[in-house]
Amino acid sequence: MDIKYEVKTSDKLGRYLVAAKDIRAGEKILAEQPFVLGPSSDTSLVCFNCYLPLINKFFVCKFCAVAPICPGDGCPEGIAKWHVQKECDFLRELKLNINMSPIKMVQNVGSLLTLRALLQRDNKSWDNFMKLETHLDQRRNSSVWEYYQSTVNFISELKLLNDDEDKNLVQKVCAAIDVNSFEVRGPPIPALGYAETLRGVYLQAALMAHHCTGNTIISINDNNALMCHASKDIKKGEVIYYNYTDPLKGTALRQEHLLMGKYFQCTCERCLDATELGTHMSSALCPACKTGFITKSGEKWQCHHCKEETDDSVIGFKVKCCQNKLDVINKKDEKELEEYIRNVSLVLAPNHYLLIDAKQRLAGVLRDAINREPRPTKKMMRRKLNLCDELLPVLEVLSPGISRTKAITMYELHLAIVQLAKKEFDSREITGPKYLDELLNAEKHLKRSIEMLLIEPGNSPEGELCAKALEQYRMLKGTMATILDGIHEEGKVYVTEIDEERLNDVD
Ligand SMILES: C[S@@+](CC[C@H](N)C(=O)[O-])C[C@H]1O[C@@H](n2cnc3c(N)ncnc32)[C@H](O)[C@@H]1O
Repeated sequence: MDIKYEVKTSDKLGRYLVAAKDIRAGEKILAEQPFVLGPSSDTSLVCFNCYLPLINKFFVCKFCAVAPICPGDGCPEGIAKWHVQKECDFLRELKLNINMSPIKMVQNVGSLLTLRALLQRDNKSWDNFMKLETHLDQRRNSSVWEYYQSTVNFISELKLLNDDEDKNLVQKVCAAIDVNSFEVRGPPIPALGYAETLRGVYLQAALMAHHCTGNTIISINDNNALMCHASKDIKKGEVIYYNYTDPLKGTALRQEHLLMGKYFQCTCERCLDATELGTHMSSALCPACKTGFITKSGEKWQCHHCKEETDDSVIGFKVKCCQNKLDVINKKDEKELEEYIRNVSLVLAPNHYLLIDAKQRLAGVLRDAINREPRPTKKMMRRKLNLCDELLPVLEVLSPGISRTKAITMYELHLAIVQLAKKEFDSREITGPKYLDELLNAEKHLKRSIEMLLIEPGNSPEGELCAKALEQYRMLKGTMATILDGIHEEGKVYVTEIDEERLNDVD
């Protein structure tokens, strides 16, 4: 087998993966099935078999008479089923021995994943699961320990564990899940489209260390198999990193997430750089000179331009106000988002994570409006185009190489360019060659987007976008060929205005 990585250990990272050979961007590094998968601890009620939400009513598995499952015709065909024989047998025994009721199980659905993990104690991979980092000592006596006490109590009622088993085993399993699991999209809810978020533990992928820009991209298909690809070239011996956090959050928020959930302080280049690799994602505008960006150092913020210092409390308060405002505005409303961006741009740096968040949402609102309205305006298209143009350089720095968000943004950028150019051409604002020029530009973004989306599983939303992008590409080529024919027929000298090399691409 072609093993691309090896496991190493260090005092700082614990176990981690390094490249056993040179790996190219886009190359698959590993693929695996989950050791255990289930709803998160704060889940609402879901079907034990297929993870669709059970909203108004549910049936009970007719074999064990305990597990809540989909009502009516049962779980839809074609999606993975997870109420396996072993679990069904275990629950049936409980029904017979302690008269376990379905309601008890419903009340403890947040403990299902832990129960599923504990039912795997005879699995050959159990020891590897138990070797995962848990940070149990840091969790002991903390609020999270307290939080999982209800799971400990529930499991002890099931008489699943022997007296001689580690009395903290349940807490340890909860910790192993918290520290090592990946978010998994549940099956799409018919008519609503969105899905529950599940958690899955993948024993090899869990060993990847964290880095805030990472060098891999993870995708999980609807059979819940995980695939890890290199997002950029990785040289033999280099650490294979996965970004545990949201790259579009500022350093303070990413650090808080890592410290609270993964119990370590990240010391990557981005975290150590107050400008966040020059993006100024957490910077504010200097209240003194109003042009420079100020970044935090200790308890003070200093302007990179006029060197003026401002107290942390002053900037902290401003950022909090901007955050609070974003929390309450209607994020589906174009005008409210525009007003927010206008006002907050007077206080924070243009790429501050709050502005990036608002700009991404606005681009989405405009996309929906352009698709929905019979006569979308050029102003809307231009605004969407500018927003994508603004977002891309930031994404390029924060998620170098292959990135899902970048692929989607490039797809949207291409669409805005095509739609705007068509409208301008139809209203004779631009000539045929200029139109062709715009389409060639759009094609460049579309091609790059497709290259990145090709690694996505076909049945995921991103895989579906990839299929749509390929169809767009085919149509774009057709349009470009037609325009070129028109230009040739008119016998105009236009062609000479266009870069010869790019024209060759058209055929
Ligand atoms: C998902 S586990 C990774 C596997 C783990 N190293 C092991 O041996 O089981 C996450 C844990 O690895 C360690 N870790 C990962 N990335 C790190 C980093 N960049 N700096 C410090 N510790 C890190 C932390 O202990 C973290 O809680």
